[in-house]
Amino acid sequence: MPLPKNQYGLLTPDESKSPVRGRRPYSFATICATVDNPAQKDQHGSSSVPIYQSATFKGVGGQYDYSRSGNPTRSHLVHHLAKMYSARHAFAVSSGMAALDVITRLLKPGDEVIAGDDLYGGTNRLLVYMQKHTGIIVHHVDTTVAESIFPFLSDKTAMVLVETPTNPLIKIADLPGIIASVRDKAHNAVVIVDNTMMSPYLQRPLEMGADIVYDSGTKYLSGHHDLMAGIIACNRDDLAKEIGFVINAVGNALSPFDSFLLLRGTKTLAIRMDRQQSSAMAVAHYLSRLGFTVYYPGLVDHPGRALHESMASGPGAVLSFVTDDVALSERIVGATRLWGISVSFGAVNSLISMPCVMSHASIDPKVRAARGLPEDLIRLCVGIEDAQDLIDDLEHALLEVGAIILAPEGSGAQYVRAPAKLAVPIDVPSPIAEEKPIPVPRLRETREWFVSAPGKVILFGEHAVVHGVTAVAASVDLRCYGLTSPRHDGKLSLNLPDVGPFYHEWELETLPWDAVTRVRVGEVHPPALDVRLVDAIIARALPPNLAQPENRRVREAVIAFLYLYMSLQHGDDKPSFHFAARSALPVGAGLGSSASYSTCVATALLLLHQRIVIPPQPHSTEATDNTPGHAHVNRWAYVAEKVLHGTPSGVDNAVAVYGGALTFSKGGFGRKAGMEGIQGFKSLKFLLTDSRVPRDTKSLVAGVSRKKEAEPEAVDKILHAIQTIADEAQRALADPELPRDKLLGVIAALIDENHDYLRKLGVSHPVLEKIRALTVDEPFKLSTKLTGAGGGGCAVTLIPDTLPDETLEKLSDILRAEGFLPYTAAVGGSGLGVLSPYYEGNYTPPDSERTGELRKLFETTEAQELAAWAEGRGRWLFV
Ligand SMILES: Nc1ncnc2c1ncn2[C@@H]1O[C@H](COP(=O)(O)OP(=O)(O)OP(=O)(O)O)[C@@H](O)[C@H]1O
Ligand SMILES: C[C@@](O)(CCO)CC(=O)[O-]
Repeated sequence: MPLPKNQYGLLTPDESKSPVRGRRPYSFATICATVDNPAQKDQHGSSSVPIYQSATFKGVGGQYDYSRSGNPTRSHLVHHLAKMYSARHAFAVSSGMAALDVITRLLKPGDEVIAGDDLYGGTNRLLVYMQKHTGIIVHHVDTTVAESIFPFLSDKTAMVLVETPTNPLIKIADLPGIIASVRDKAHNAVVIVDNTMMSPYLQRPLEMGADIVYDSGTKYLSGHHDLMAGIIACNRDDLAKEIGFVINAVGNALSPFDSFLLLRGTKTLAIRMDRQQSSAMAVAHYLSRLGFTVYYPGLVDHPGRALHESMASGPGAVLSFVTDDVALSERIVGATRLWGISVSFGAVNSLISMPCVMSHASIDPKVRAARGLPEDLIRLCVGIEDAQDLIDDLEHALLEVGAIILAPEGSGAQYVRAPAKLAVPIDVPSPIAEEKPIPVPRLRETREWFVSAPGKVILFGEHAVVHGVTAVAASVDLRCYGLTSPRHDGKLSLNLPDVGPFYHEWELETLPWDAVTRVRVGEVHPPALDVRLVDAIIARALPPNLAQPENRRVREAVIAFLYLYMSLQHGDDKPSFHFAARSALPVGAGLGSSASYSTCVATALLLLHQRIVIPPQPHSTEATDNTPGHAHVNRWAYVAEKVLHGTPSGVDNAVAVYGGALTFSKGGFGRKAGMEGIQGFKSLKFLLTDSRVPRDTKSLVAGVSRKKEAEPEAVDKILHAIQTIADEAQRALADPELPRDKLLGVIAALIDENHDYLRKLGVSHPVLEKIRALTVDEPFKLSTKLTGAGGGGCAVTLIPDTLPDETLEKLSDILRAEGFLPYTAAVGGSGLGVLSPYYEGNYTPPDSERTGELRKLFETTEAQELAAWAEGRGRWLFV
């Protein structure tokens, strides 16, 4: 018999006493927010229920004697919960599983239990244990198909355990239907409902006739993931008596402090749930529009939607979706930043998880498969953050791992789900014959493009970052520049004065096109380099003199350029143009010259192949439409870095593209893949000292990998230690309370420590030790470490604010006298820049008499003058 709603709700003023009109009963949100127990008034009238943090109570015959049996804070809580659940009795225990444990103690050997087949993993684990140890019999059925329980209903059935919506497949069970058939066919059975997914705000099964409802209070009721609790609610006095007995006997009632916290959480349940639910709806629509199969009862195509709406007042805030690829799902989960990877749900923070490897891992994989639980399922538990931020973060992750791609032009959508074959790394290039480039009608690009990108200084985590440790890095105000000039003779030419001299022209048709696997518009480059193309470029496109070892720098720069040019080519047009790169950065010195070169090449080629556009923004110097474009550039700069570096971590190109200061991780050491901006970095002052000892990053990185293979334990220890250093640095930089002198002290100490570990990794060099020794000496007492790949290259010294200019000058003189090249560098400036093509006079009009003028000046200006000269060319759009 359904009970009237809110039987135990707040008293509503008596209609007859109202001079005007009667008042309607208070709604749920009001009940949540109003903790009021007329039978238990506080002696001081406190507005918040106090914590009676006492195990015992004095006196004889009082209401309380021992907190296991009763506690005033807990009494307030359960009184409040009873109102929320429309229940005569409510109990609070130490966790949701403790609640189920209490309930299952009502069972006797031989009793039969019917339970759902898409249950929370912990519920399943307890039932398996009980089957073994207490002799109960469990039948798992699909409770979302009401008829499936009929064959198992009999007088031996003691319990029917239902969850709706199910977790994580979000299937819907017909509670009133199940209750009616249990009443009809299993007279001794009680119907138990796990209501955690909905909370009493959205669904109150006791009102539908269920016997017992339990809830993990850890989830929505508490809402903040700062406590564990389980709630049991029922109307039957006999059941309540037994439940109360068990709780007292086993001693798992909720502690006073947790009762207080939970009571506090319940007050905001309605408002939290409203927000979480509306954001969940937005996320579900977003994923569904992209083409993913989404499980959420708020979507019109959810098969159980009407049934759910008949029982509950909202779809909740948990949804799941599949990608059809376990590895891809894992990458998506790892690539989000705002969504915390965690089991559980219901908190104000959004969470993402893969149930099969997390919350449901305790279910045997075979059983999971038999129950139709997809291994690639991703569960999203939506919190109260801004919905658009959540969607943006998800979108970044989906793009980053290649789960979505740019939608075809004219489709009206920005992105669509990537075809299945794109979602897996393609190691074997597909045969040319299968290539069907999308013909994109376009005019030939005849503009000159002038682009630039900064170098970087790594403060913590170089080398270790390649193996998954977090790096802390920032841009430096030394840049690489790239200029494209149109040609009309079917040729491609390249000029690299700073690593050459090198100039070469190719007849476009003679490039090894038969070896290329083009990356179509909207697709992403597979994780591995196309070795066939690299080999073909080396064998058939490089001028013979580049084979000589002393031309290594040029050779790699040319291969990277041709590799990108050919992979990006699409449609019928092969743009004919000249490209020149200039560096104001020392090349091969650890300041990320390869990443800034890669970024310039990627940007220029993406513009020429018309894969990114610079929208007209006459009043802004910020390239506001930068997010997808810059992510695109970053991905291709990373491809070029792979040609130059072998196995780059991606930190250098990330800094070159996005600029500023950031932490970067590929994922590992308990940290998620991704990057995060650091605010406080820009105020730090550094001295960079170029040792002028040349080295190359590729072989140094390879050396560390060899060491890791040879001495895995020792290197692993070092990597862990460097991760701790990066974490401490990140914490210190983000701490607004930390006084400036303390911050500099922490950073200085971490610099020394990090250098020590780099030395142990074998990437220091006597010149770097010498620079360190000179800077640490009296009167300087400064902290210095190698930066970048080491083995020569640059050292970075932290300059405290208090160091007088004369002292710094003195140090610079000493370093210069030793043959080193010191310079102070501003850090944290702009990333990728493009000279705006939209300003009159800034730009060479195509094929005008000025053509060639810019190119000539660009290629001949002195490296030290480049920055000022480039600045004077017009208005730069920066990230
Ligand atoms: N201006 C440029 N023109 C052509 N190629 C360049 C230019 N700048 C850098 N490169 C390419 O990048 C390579 C330098 O990369 P390397 O990784 O060894 O040094 P780095 O990037 O300066 O240092 P680190 O990677 O330690 O920060 C050069 O060998 C060359 O192939
Ligand atoms: C040595 C290294 O960590 C930094 C090079 O600037 C390599 C990389 O991260 O790719």
